[in-house]
Amino acid sequence: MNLSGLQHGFDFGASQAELEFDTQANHALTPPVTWIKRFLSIKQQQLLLNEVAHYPLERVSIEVFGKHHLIPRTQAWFGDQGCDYHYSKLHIKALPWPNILSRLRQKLLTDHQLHSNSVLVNRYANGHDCMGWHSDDEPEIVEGSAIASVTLGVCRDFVVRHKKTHTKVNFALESGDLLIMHPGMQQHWQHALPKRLKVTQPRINFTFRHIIPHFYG
Ligand SMILES: O=C(O)CCC(=O)C(=O)O
Ligand SMILES: [Fe+2]
Repeated sequence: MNLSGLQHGFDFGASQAELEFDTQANHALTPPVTWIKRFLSIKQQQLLLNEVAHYPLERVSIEVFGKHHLIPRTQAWFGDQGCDYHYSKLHIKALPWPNILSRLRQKLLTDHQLHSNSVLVNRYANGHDCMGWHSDDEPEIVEGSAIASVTLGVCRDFVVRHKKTHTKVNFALESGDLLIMHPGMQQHWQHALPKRLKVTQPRINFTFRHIIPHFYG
């Protein structure tokens, strides 16, 4: 597909509704996140969706307790040179930034001072696809950095729970929303994307991360 004619239309406007949550790292009731609804305009969402259609999304196999399982979603990893992805014994080389995705990375930096050098793209084909409870607390993630999550497609519940108090908060993320997970979030909270069996439409999520290049040599 030729995107060149569309690129000029990718004007990034200011975001609208901004919901601030408590950004204190160790607060047990409110997770340290900022939810920015409609961060991307309809046009920006469409450009990104068109580009995603060309991503080499894969359903990789991971090893859990010695058994191999296919993940219940497809994914792709993009990043700067040396910003490879390590996940359950997998070493996935960073693919070079596609055009629209690199513009989105730049918008996160310009609008919200969010530095990133890599992004995990997850595609959930329908409500049977999901992601289990976890924190994004890999050692290669730069200490004190935020993780920026951008969503496209159908609305799905993104649930967070405090590791000690088990306080749960639900975010019904919609197409175009940005959820910034601030420092402290991965240390004190977990998150998940539960199954929603009535959902028949796809959802795509991008988590922009700032990692230490060549961490594993
Ligand atoms: O799809 C989502 O909203 C969550 C993705 C996620 O947690 C991750 O990529 O680590
Ligand atoms: Fe995550």
